[in-house]
Amino acid sequence: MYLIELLLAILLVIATIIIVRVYTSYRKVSHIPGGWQITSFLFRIPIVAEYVFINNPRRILQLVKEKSEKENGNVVRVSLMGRNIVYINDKELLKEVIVTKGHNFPKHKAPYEGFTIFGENILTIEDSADENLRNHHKVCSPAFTNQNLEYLVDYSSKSIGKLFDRWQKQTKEYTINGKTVQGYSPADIKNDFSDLTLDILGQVGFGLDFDIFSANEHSEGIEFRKSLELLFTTGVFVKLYVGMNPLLKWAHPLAQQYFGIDHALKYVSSKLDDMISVRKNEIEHQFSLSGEGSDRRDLLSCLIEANYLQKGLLTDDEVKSDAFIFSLAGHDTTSTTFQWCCYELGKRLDVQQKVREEVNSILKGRKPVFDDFTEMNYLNCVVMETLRLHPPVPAGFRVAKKSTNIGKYQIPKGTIIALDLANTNWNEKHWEKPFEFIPERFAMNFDERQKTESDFTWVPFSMGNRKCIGFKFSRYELFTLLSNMMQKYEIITLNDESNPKDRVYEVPGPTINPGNLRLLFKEISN
Ligand code: HEM
Repeated sequence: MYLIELLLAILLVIATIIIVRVYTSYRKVSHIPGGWQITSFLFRIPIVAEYVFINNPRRILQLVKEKSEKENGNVVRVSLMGRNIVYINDKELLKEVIVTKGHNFPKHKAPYEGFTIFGENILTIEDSADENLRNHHKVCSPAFTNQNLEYLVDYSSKSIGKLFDRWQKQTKEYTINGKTVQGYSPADIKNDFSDLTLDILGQVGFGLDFDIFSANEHSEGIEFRKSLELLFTTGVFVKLYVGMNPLLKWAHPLAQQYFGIDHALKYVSSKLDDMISVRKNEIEHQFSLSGEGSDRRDLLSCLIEANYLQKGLLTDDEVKSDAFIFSLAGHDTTSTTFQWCCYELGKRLDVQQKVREEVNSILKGRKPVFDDFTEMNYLNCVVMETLRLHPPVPAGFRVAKKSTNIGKYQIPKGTIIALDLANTNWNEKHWEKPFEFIPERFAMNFDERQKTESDFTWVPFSMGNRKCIGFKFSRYELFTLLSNMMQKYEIITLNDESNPKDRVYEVPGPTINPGNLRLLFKEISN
């Protein structure tokens, strides 16, 4: 009996401490409109909730409408267990957090820590003024020169050609609006596009053939790719939920073993070590012979070469971690965007026809090349509108290093700031009819569009000195994939969205994918 009373007393003390902690934390930000934890499923579990920041932007939008609309709707607070996140979706406030008062808002460690599988890297360094971040940028930036983008454009055309070959073998007859057409409807478009961007990543990222479109099931490329995929998905989540959770940390090695992450980690790590060492030797040899670098144009070789030229600013481990981040950040985002783009074009055949006419008038049947990018005005408007309406990365996270005013609100030290990229892209103050797909809202002129890309209203790649380093890479990749697609297939979205059961929906996750998407790729007869 005495024991039960003692236990109850202990529980009461713990509950009181938690309540006091939560209340004290909430009091500091109660002047900011908002509400309690609103995200779904796992996120309601208190221990887990603290470490989860992958939010559903539609839920945030709902909260903005409910709680913050009369206050202008620029800022909304979400209070977790003892922590507060303030979401901002307005261009002026974003500028304050990212630029003018950026020194007070380093990246918030927790949500990025899952990406430190191979150690700290360009994405995860917190302080933007950190000398080390500058070193990462100096070494990584040369991987995104025009020469490399030319290589990307050429290879992306080859890669989508391989996907088309695969589809062609499975071409069938379909009946659309009473007419019989030849085409292909993938069972899971996510898989097909993921194969496509991974194939491009293998070659352009690592100079490796991942053998995705060949029948060789047991090649080295396949093993490397499968291990990478495991690390991208399960590996990141296990690190985030188990490895970083103070209560579950002890189980991290077990979880890694259980999911095969330790094996994948060792494999990718030793493969990257080998590649780095071989290429370093190659580059040193080449320089000693000719004073010039190697002909390899993949991102990894470019990183190694830039690091060699800059006298080893980064360690081999840092180069390895950056290469891993490029592959992680650069493949799912682009594949997701391409899915959304096809979805929108498949619903709007008039828009699609306009893109096709532009592509045909510029390319006249040939493959796209690097220089075509700036000529393809309408195609680029379509890509920009896709990224505005369906930003694959909905938010970035910062933390207030000290108490700072943002707009009219005082943000206490320790508050997490979410750069609400999705809701900035959907902000009615920035965009008319923000939830409609209207590519014409972007200027048909390259320079004018560039102005929009830098005015903080269109932010799918974030902004400032932590803006996505791969933004040009993905834009050139998407331009190449789409112009090839327009020459070969007409896209038809098969979902009947008047039927709620057949609607395409957003699947929240590290990137926001379309769920239940059914597309038909109808062959264009010449
Ligand atoms: C449609 C495609 C893409 C989108 C929408 C996208 C979006 C973003 C966003 C929003 C950020 C900022 C994240 C934050 O602050 O938390 C970011 C950062 C980053 N992205 Fe991308 N990305 C894309 C493609 C790529 C590609 C192709 C690469 C590399 C090949 C890449 C590499 C990176 C890296 C290294 C960072 C960290 C930069 C830093 O913190 O300084 N991304 N990306």
